[in-house]
Amino acid sequence: MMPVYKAFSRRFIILSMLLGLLLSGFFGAMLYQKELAIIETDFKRDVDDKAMALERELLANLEVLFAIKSLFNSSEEVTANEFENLASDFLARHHDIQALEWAPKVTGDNREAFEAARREIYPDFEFTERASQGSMTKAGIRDVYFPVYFVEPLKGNEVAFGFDLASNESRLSMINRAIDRDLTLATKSITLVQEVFDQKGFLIVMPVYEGEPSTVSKRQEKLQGIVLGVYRIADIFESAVKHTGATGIRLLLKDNTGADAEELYANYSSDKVLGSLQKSFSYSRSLKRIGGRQWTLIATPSQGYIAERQSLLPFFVCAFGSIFVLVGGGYIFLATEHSTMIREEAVERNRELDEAKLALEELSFTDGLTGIANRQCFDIRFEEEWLRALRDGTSLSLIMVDLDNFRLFNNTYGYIGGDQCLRDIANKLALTTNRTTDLVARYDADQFVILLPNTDEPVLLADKCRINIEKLHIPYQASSVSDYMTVSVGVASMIPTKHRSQADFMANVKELLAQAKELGKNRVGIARDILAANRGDILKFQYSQGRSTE
Ligand SMILES: Nc1nc2c(ncn2[C@@H]2O[C@H](COP(=O)(O)OP(=O)(O)OP(=O)(O)O)[C@@H](O)[C@H]2O)c(=O)[nH]1
Repeated sequence: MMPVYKAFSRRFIILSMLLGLLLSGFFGAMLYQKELAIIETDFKRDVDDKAMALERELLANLEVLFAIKSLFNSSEEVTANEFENLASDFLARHHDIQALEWAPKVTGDNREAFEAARREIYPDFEFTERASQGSMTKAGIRDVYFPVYFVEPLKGNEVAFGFDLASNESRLSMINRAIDRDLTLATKSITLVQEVFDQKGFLIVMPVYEGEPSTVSKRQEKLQGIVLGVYRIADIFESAVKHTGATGIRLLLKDNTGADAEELYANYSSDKVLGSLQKSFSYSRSLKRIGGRQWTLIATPSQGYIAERQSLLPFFVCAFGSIFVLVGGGYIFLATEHSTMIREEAVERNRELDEAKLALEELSFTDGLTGIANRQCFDIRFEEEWLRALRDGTSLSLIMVDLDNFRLFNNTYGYIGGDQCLRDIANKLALTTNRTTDLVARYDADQFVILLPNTDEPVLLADKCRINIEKLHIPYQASSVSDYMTVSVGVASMIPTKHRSQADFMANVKELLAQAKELGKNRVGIARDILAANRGDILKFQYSQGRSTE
């Protein structure tokens, strides 16, 4: 199973990386939005520039009409030459004017005289109107005419020459409105009589009076005629807008005068209009009211317009941020994995070392032949238990077991047989003691020792050991004691005090063992007066004669 710290650090790194990626994306998107906002502002400024250019162009054209009007105001009779000279001068500078015209007010009585005067130069001249089929025809009879009397340039506007503006009802009403109020008025979009393509046009009319009449009736009375500017919307639009920098914008010019909005002109001209139109960026800009008409410019950028102004910064921020997070995170991840691996290896090695140490310790406390505790182990435990008994005032017992005539056994059965005998006896002694605190150790050569902390009846256990060993029935014909291998046992108990030493205690046990040997072997001492003993006395036991204490 994966350790908790490892899973945690992995999760932490992955979460940090995810957070880093999210932040990269967030900052990229934020920059992208910010750029779009800047582009939108720039776009509005570009459109404002175009709208202002259009306004300027219209006002400049209006100025031309005012100049021509001044000519008529300042002169009693303007000749065709004078008109042509002035008008052609303006036209040379204003290429987007289709025509400049003068339409005098002609009463029915004067029609013929007017026609005759123009026929002197233009023999075919007559007042005309548009027939119902669309072709031009001689103007009908009416009280007042507003024929196009002077037109500059004539070339391209021949059809308009002689055209009676009063022949069209709506145009006449617009002209009358201009006359009555002394207004400069623009028509709504019309198809010009001289139009050969499908372009829309408009007229600007400017009444010219004799003097400065201030009432409607006086204006009607003193009216001399109308100065007219004829414009094709596309020409004026292109002329105005083409010099403004930004491209890739779809422009729509609308006339919003009155209730019905009318589309005047749409400009898709730019070759830099790439991709779809970005309608969410659409922007409307109303132009100054000119000639009583309210025009609006509606602009929509193309994808190309926006793309041209977008930088790669948001992309780079997002991409480099992500790369940085992935590379950095990956590096940290690998480094962490590596250090975790090293740490795990170190932990594993320490564990192995601990195990080896434990095994070594076990080995150093184990007797190689019998597998029970060795002398070193016994010495340490004896010291510990002695001190504990001293501290607690409890008893400590020692049983020393020595094989009888083992030298002869070795000589008889060989060392291999002797070794097996030692193993069997060690095993039996270990099985005979039953408390975990008891320690059975090989003390020396054919001697075993049993350490019994806080034990009431060590004599019984000592004799049980002796009996159990004899019951192993390890054959020993040559023994002077029995047909089987036997042991002699020394056993003593004491409650340790500061005035007695472990060495004394051990010496006494050995002494008891030696006495058991002297008395004929295969025997154990029995307690002589254990109950009457004082603390610090070594309790010696009487020795059982024969094979058991019974
Ligand atoms: N097989 C074998 N014999 C050992 C080992 N260690 C010591 N001995 C032998 O054990 C014998 C011990 O003999 P002693 O205790 O001196 O005398 P004993 O013959 O037992 O006589 P008593 O002790 O008086 O009964 C010696 O012959 C040692 O060589 C061992 O690991 N294996």
